[in-house]
Amino acid sequence: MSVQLEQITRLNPGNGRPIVDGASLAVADGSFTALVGPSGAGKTSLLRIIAGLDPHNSGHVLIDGTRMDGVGAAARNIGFVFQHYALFAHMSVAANIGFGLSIRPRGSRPRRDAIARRVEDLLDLMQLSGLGGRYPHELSGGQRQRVALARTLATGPRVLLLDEPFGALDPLVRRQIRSWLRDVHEKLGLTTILVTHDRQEASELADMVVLMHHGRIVQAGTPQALEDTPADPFTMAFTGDVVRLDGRVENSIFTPDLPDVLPVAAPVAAGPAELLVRPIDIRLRPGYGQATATLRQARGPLGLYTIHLGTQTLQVETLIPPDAAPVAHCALDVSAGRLARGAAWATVTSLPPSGESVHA
Ligand SMILES: Nc1ncnc2c1ncn2[C@@H]1O[C@H](COP(=O)(O)OP(=O)(O)OP(=O)(O)O)[C@@H](O)[C@H]1O
Repeated sequence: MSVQLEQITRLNPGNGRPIVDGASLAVADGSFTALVGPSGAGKTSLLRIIAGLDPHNSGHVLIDGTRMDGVGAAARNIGFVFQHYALFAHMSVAANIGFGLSIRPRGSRPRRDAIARRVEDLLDLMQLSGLGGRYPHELSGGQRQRVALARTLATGPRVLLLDEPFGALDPLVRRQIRSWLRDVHEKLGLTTILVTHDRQEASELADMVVLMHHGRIVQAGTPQALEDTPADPFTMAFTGDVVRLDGRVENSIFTPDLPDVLPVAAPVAAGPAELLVRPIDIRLRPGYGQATATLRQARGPLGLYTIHLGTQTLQVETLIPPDAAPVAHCALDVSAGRLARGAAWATVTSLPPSGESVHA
């Protein structure tokens, strides 16, 4: 099922400030979306509005093109798993998973053997076969969260909302669950929206990453699009590592304050500015300056360098230039960066080579 948000706003009932602020989004049927952003950005609030668990002040939620105005949570056919999702401690794993089906009203409740079959199928899908008779306290954290997911999926929701469900698990278990989760999503033909703090998790799992900040959706796109063409400095810093360089623009040329960083052409008005560049995009230019770059560790074509620029030191993982490790008397080329100058956010370009070394 597709999920569409039209200008959703929810105000904090206490102080009237927006918790979610004019959020519009189109989530395609069968897609996997990751909702990311700093703490307090409004991610959980947005999920709860989609699920119908919290009200909103204006805008509309549409599921499969139908407005959900006045449609309660139970009628939306949406599954929701939270980080701290409590299983019933006194019930077996199988009883926990089958619970949602067993409490259905008589007319729509499946027969006992049908519930048992459904539970077995889900145990299989969750790679929990043989554990139906155990109790929650006899399971690991990762197994418990898979039971929680199975319990949510038992009633056959088409949209699955996951709010950091694996946040409390150790990184190794999280990585294992990641590939398995995408698999479950595909097999069941779900439309999944996952809140995560883990950048890697978002880009590995999701078709679309949605970045929220101060209740607003700042940018939505493929993981690659957010990394390669961030909409603003906040998005650039949130979606990957960045090196920030202060400097000044004069005559459309940005000159960094640090020595031995090559100036770049910048199509913005004169004044102070900040250049953001991904470390991986920094290039070492031997012979163009007085910086020294010491190779600490090599990993294939990449090297972890300690770079001394005047009194400053940078740790940067970037491409190893041919025949140049360690590199003395070099400059840094940051022409793959982006420039923030007040409200302007511009790409920069290399200046034409002068034919001679700049600082040599
Ligand atoms: N029912 C509520 N009443 C008042 N304020 C609320 C309510 N729910 C959330 N907020 C506030 O709204 C803001 C957004 O909260 P929300 O939990 O949605 O953010 P989040 O992005 O999910 O954060 P985190 O990553 O820490 O879970 C926070 O400042 C929070 O305190």
